[in-house]
Amino acid sequence: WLRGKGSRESGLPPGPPTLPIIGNIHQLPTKFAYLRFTEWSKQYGGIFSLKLASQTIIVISSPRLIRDFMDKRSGSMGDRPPSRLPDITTNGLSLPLASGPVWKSLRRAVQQLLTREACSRHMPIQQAEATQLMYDLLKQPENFFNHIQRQMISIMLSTVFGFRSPRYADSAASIFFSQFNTNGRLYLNQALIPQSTLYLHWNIIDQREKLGLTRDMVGYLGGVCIEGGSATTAAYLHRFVLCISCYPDVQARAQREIDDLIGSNRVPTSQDIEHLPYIQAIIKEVHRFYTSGPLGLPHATTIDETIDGYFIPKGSTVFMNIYGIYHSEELCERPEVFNPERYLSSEFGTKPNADTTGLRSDLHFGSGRRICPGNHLANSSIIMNIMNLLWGFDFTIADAANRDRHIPIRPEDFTTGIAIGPKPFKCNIRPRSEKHAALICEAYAQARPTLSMFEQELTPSEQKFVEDW
Ligand code: HEM
Repeated sequence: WLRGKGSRESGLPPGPPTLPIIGNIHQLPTKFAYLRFTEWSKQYGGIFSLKLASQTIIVISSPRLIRDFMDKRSGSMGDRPPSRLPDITTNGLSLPLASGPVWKSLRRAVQQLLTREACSRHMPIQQAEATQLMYDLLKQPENFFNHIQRQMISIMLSTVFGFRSPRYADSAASIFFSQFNTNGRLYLNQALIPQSTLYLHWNIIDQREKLGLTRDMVGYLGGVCIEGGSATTAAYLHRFVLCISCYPDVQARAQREIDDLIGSNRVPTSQDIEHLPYIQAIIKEVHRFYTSGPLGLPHATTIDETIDGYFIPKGSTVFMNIYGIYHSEELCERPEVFNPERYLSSEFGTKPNADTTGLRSDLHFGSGRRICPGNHLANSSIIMNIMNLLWGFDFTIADAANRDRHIPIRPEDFTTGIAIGPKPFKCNIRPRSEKHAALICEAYAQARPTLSMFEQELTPSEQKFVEDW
C-alpha cells in the first residue's frame, strides 16, 4: 500500500520534487509557510501542488484562478479539510472549520447576524466604541494595544450578546476568552444575560429550530463571532498603528487631507470617508502590506475537478495565497514598500500594464461561499477608527531600533495566531492639539448614553470604572 505514496500523480499541477512516502513534508516550514509558498509560486506558477504523504495540497497564487476556481466553483470548493483536534474540542461545531449540514445552519445564522442591513443597526454602538477608543488613548496612551483589543471584543459582545465590556482588565471579555481558551467552547449563559439586552442573539435563539441549530451550536456561534471578529480587526488596527508610526510622511499627508475636510471643530463621522481618497488608500495598503491571514483558511474539494488542464482530486486541500498576490512583483511596484499612493493611481494598487484579470479588492476576506461573513462589520469599524485616529492623534514609534529599521516586516516580529498582527510594540501617541483633546472628551460624553444601553449587567468594579473613567 505504500507504492506510489508521496509521489505526485500525473495530471496534478507542478510543484517541488517529492520523496517516496513523505512527498514534500520535509520541505514544509513549521512557521510562516506563506513565505515558502510565495517562493514556490514564483518557480511553479499561479497554481502548484504539494504532496503530504497521500494528501494533495493545491496552492493558488493567481487572481484569475481564484475567481474561476474558488469563487465560481464554490459549491465544490467550499468544504474544509478534516481537522481532528479542533473537531474533538468543539464537537465539530466551530463554524470556520465545520462541514456539511452543520456548517450550512451555522453559516445561515451568522449571515443573519451580520448582513449589511443588520450591520447598519450596529453602527451607533460601533461609533460610540470608536469614540471611547479615542478617549482611552487620551487618558492612557501607553496602553493602546489593550485599548484596541478591548474595543473590538466589546463591539462583538454588544452585537452578539447585547452587553459590552467597558474596560480590559477583569472584564466580561477576559472571562469569555478564558472560557473559550480553556474549554474550547463558549456557552451562552441565559441566566446572566437578561432578555431585554439580548436583542440580536435572542433572534437567533428564537429561530433556533427554523435555522436547524442546537443549543450547543448557538453557544459556539457566539464564541466564534467574538473570537474571530475581535482578534482579526484588532490585529488590523495594530498593524495600522505600526505602519502610520513608521511612515511619518504618509501620516502627515493623511492628516492634511482630513484637516481640509473636517478641521478641528468636529469629530469625523462615517460619511466622511467618501471624501477622503488618500485615507481610503491607506486602509487598502495596510490590508495589502501586512495581510491578516496570508493563506486565508484552507478549503477542501468535494468532487474531482479540472482547472487549466490540471486534475484536482476530490478531497484536496486548497489554499489561496493572498500574501503572494499582494506581494507579487508582477502586479505591484516595489511590493515591500508601504505606499498607499499606489491605490490612487489604480483600483487594485497594481503597476501599469499589470494583468489584473480576476483581481478584487477584498481578497483578504477569502473566497467563494466561505468568504468572511464579518466583512461589513470589520470594514465599518476599520473606517471609523482610522479616520478618528488620524484626525485626533500624532503617532511616533518609540523604539529607536524599529525606527531605524523603518518598518519591521520580519515575520518573527509578528504573532502567528488566528490573525497575524505585530507583537506588542511601543508607540508615542499624543492628541494633535488641546482643541482636539477637548472635542474627544465632549464626544465621549455624548457617546455615554449609547454605551450605557449595553451596560445593564456590569459588575460593581466595572460600574465604578465607568463612573471614574
Ligand atoms: C479585518 C478583519 C477580518 C479579516 C481580514 C477576516 C478574514 C477572514 C478570512 C480570510 C476568512 C476565511 C475565508 C475563506 O475560507 O475563504 C474568514 C472567515 C470567517 N470570518 Fe473573518 N475576517 C475578519 C473579521 C471578521 C469579523 C468581524 C467576523 C465577525 C463575526 C468574522 C467572522 C468570520 C467567520 C465566522 C468565518 C468563517 C466562515 C466560514 O467558514 O463559513 N471575521 N475571515
